[in-house]
Amino acid sequence: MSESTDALIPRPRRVLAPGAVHLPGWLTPDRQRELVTLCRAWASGPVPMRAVTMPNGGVMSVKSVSLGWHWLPYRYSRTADDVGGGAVAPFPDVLRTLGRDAVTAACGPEEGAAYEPDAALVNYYDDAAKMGMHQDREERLNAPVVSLSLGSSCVFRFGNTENRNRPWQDVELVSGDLFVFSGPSRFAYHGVQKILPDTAPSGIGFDGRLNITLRQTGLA
Ligand SMILES: O=C(O)CCC(=O)C(=O)O
Ligand SMILES: [Fe+2]
Repeated sequence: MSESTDALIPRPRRVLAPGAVHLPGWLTPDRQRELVTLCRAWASGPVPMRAVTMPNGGVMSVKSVSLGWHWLPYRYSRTADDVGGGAVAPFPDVLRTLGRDAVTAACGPEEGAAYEPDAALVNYYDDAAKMGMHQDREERLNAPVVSLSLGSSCVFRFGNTENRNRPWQDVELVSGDLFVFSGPSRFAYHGVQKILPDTAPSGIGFDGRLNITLRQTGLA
């Protein structure tokens, strides 16, 4: 969204369902660029970005890299078992602080202070990539999931907690937006329907969309 459109049509904070909070423009442009630079470094190793192969043989269109704990369907590992088996990079302090700030903004200071994210997923979407409806449910706790968007906008589908079907709500997630799944919405189904090409803010420094998802696994 261009800056002028942004100014004309304010996007207020929205609670889509109890515990599902969308905070548009939560990251400043400087913070967005800083995170893009960090994502580039995280994507360069020790574990390379890869498209996950699902148990049915399908290959995801999104490319991803994990920090802290490596996610593969449907479990976490300290080693990148489906990409060479190397050790996963440690969970970065910068994301721990960011996660707490995000949960504080969405849920309040008590939940923010208690948040101990230990797994991050950096997802890269080219203009054709999507993510099917799913739950984030490999975690043993119901601590919030924090989701940050960078680059091109997308149509994000926020569903219900029962199944991948309706009712759902389609929301545009724009560069800098924060979305938090917490409380009764922690295990809601969700997905990315499509990327909206050529919508990234100027100067963001890459094509496509990046999503950073933070989770607290409850694993030791
Ligand atoms: O890209 C997004 O906004 C969602 C990513 C997601 O749901 C996931 O990685 O589990
Ligand atoms: Fe997810």
